[in-house]
Amino acid sequence: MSVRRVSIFGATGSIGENTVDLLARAPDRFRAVALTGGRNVARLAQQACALNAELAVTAFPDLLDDLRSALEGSGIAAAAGPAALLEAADRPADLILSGIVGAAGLPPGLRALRQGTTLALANKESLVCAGPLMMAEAAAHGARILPVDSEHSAVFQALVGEDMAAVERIVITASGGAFRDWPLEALASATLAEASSHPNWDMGQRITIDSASMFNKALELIETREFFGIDPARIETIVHPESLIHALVGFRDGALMAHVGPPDMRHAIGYALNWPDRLDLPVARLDLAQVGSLNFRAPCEKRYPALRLAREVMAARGLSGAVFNAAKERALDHFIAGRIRFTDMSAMVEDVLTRLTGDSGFHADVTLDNVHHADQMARKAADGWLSAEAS
Ligand SMILES: NC(=O)C1=CN([C@@H]2O[C@H](COP(=O)(O)OP(=O)(O)OC[C@H]3O[C@@H](n4cnc5c(N)ncnc54)[C@H](OP(=O)(O)O)[C@@H]3O)[C@@H](O)[C@H]2O)C=CC1
Ligand SMILES: CC(=O)[C@@H](O)[C@H](O)COP(=O)(O)O
Ligand SMILES: [Mn+2]
Repeated sequence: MSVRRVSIFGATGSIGENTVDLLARAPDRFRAVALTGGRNVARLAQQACALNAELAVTAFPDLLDDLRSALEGSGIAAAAGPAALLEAADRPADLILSGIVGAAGLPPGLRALRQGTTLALANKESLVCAGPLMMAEAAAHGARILPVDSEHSAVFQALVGEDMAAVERIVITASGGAFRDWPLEALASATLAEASSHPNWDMGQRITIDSASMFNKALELIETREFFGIDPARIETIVHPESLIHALVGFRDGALMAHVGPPDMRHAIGYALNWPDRLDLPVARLDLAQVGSLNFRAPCEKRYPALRLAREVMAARGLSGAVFNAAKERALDHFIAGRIRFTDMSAMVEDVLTRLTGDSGFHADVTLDNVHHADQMARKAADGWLSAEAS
């Protein structure tokens, strides 16, 4: 089997650590090219040394000296800043796995596609902000995007050998998050610590809080539309508290194909790393007798207003995804900083969407510049909501 040259963007995060683990377990299969991270340069240097990578890059220029010191004597090159991230994406690789969090993942992901490199994408925000652009660039440069988000990997696997024309619906599951059984009136006083604890998955803090508010599922509805090109009316979400079924695909003959497995991202990451092969992965095997039963319930619209907002965004198209994502990122910043309540996040995002929908730029083409502009406008509008509430 040939060796695969792999770069990991966002190596120091939860997705990144799982990817590093898989590469470290299979040195005959994978060769690390570039690893990138953010502020945790000590960990980035350790990972780069452990995998004997060619290059380590931090997104933050002020940390270049720290990264250089941590890599001293290793022979591994160090670089920093947004331009260095793009250069890392230019470096020849068979696959780039992107586990960067947020809209910051868009420019390097797009650059990878423009090089014709296969992009294994956990960074769902880039598809939400710029799905049409990402898909068009992939097609123009003969690059492939492989889904890493667990639901989208599940759908992708259920579609192997199938014709999209035979697909009636796609159902993505949702754990329901930390507050799925809380009384509705208690949500406003949910604390950061409570929101940062996921019932089933071990993930970064931001996506964990987004699971509690279902902004994560909202992003995933849009991600599904962009990735599989399916009419939003055919995309459903269902609360499945066990997180063992990740997604289901319904076909025109009534068959419903489910992807089932334990909540361990190394499955979806490993599937993308090895695609189209299936190789051994260190994930637990399900004991169905032990599982016993699986539960499902319809998502409550009052508990999860983010789902309704995602439907509105899918109907509006254009730059609405970029606005939605940026407003959500800013709302999350404010919640994490203790400036707003848990339930204020959806109110803030809805207000930004309502205010910017009337803006003429909202319906402009989905180019990188326009997405960046819409993103900045939305962040400013979100901050404006906060100032208005405070006064
Ligand atoms: N965690 C999971 O299991 C899943 C995650 N995803 C998606 O994958 C992505 C990553 O999630 P997760 O791993 O949980 O996130 P983490 O917060 O754990 O990791 C984020 C990574 O991005 C880096 N980073 C932060 N800011 C920037 C920036 N401005 N520019 C470049 N890099 C940056 C971080 O660096 P540092 O830490 O060094 O500052 C870190 O390496 C998200 O899009 C998420 O929605 C999807 C499915 C499952
Ligand atoms: C593992 C993964 O793909 C996450 O996006 C997961 O879906 C989060 O769980 P929720 O179903 O609670 O959003
Ligand atoms: Mn997911």
